[in-house]
Amino acid sequence: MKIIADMNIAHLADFFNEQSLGKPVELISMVGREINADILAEHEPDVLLVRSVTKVNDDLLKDNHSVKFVGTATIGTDHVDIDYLAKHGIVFANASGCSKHSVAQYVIASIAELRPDYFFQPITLGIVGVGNIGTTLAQYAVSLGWQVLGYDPLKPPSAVNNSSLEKVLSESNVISFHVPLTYPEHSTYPTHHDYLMTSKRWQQVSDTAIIINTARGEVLGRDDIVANMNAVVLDVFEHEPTIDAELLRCVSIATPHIAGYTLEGKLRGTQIVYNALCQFIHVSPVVDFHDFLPKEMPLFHALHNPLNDHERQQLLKKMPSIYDIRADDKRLRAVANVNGDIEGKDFDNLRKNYPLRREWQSYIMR
Ligand SMILES: NC(=O)C1=CN([C@@H]2O[C@H](COP(=O)(O)OP(=O)(O)OC[C@H]3O[C@@H](n4cnc5c(N)ncnc54)[C@H](O)[C@@H]3O)[C@@H](O)[C@H]2O)C=CC1
Ligand SMILES: O=C(O)C(=O)[C@H](O)COP(=O)(O)O
Repeated sequence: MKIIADMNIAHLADFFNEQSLGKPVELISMVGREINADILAEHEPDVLLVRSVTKVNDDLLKDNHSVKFVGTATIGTDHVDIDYLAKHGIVFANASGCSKHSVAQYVIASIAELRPDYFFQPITLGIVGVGNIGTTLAQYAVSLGWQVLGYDPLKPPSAVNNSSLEKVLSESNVISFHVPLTYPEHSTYPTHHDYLMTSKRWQQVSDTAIIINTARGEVLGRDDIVANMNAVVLDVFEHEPTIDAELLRCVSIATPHIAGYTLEGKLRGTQIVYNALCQFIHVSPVVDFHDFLPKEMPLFHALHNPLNDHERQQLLKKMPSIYDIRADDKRLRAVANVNGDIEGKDFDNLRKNYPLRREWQSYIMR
C-alpha cells in the first residue's frame, strides 16, 4: 500500500507501517502545502493523509485514479471537497472531536490571560456553534460558574443551545466561535463572515466583549476586526498563513493556528484516521496513541462542577505553567518582518516547530 502523507501528522510512521496495517507499506511523507497533482501523478498513492493545509479537490484529483482513501487528521473539513470524493467513490475520514479539549482549554487560557478577574465572576460566555468543541467549552464554563449562551441553529435546543444569535452577541462578556467554515452551497446557515458574523452583526456586540476565533479565519472578517474596538483573540486569520501588520496590532492575543496542538489532540487525530483506514482495509487496529503519551500524566481527571474558590485560584495560578498562551503570542509577533507583517513561511514554521503542549485536565487539582 502506497501512502502519501503530510509530515506534520503526529507519529505518522508509528501508525502507518507494515506491522500496523498488516501489509507492505510505502510511506512518503512531505510538506502538506507541497502535495499536488504532479506528486500524485509521480507516486500514484492508494491513500492520501492530510492535515488542514492540503486542498483536496478536483484540482488535486481530477487526473488521478489511484487514491481510494483520504484521511484528514483534523476536525475541520473545509479544505476537502467531500462531495467530489463521494462522487468518485473515494472513502473519506476526518478526526472529529480529536482536539475538542485542547481548543476549549485554549479559550479558557485566553480569558485567564486577558481577564483573570472573570474566574471569580458569574460572567456570560457566548458560544457560536455548540458541537464538540462548543459543548466541551460550555462544560468548562459551567465548572467556572459562568452562564452559557449558546447558538446553534443546526442542533436541537438544549441546556447550552439556548439562545438566539442576537442574544449571544448583545449579552455576552466573551463570545467564542466554534463553527465549521461553510458557504451557502453547503449549508442553510453558512458561517463565512458574509453570512454569519457580518459587519452589521458586529454592531450588536458590546465594545467590552472579548471575541475569540479558533474556528477558521474567514468566520470573522479581517476588516471588521480592525474597525471594531473589541479585544480579539485570534488563532486563525482570514488571509492565513499571512497576517498584515494592522490586523496584528489590533489583536490582543494572536497565535499561529495552534489551539488544537496538544500532544493528545494531535495523537487522537492520527489515531482516528488510522482506525478509519484499518476499517477500510478490514484489519483490526493494533496501535494505541496512549502508548506514545508520557506515562506519569493521567488524562481526563474530572473537573469538580463547579470548581470551588480554591480550585479556581489554583487553576489561574498554574495557568502559565500549564499553558502560557502569551508565550505563543510573543513567538508569533517576534517573526514579524520589517513592515510588521507575518509572512506565510514564518507562520508555517512556527506551527511545524510548535512545542506540543499537554491537555490540562490532569494538572488542575494538583
Ligand atoms: N484552531 C484550531 O486549532 C482548531 C480549529 N477547529 C475548527 O473548529 C471547528 C468546530 O469544531 P467542532 O466543534 O469539533 O465541530 P462540530 O462539527 O462538532 O461542531 C460545529 C458546530 O457548529 C454548528 N454550526 C454550523 N453552522 C452554524 C451556524 N451558522 N451558526 C451556529 N452554529 C453552526 C454545527 O451545527 C455544529 O454543532 C472545526 O470545523 C474547525 O474549523 C477545530 C480543531 C482545531
Ligand atoms: O483540526 C482542525 O480543524 C484544525 O484546525 C487543526 O488543528 C489544524 O492543524 P493543521 O492541520 O493545519 O496542522
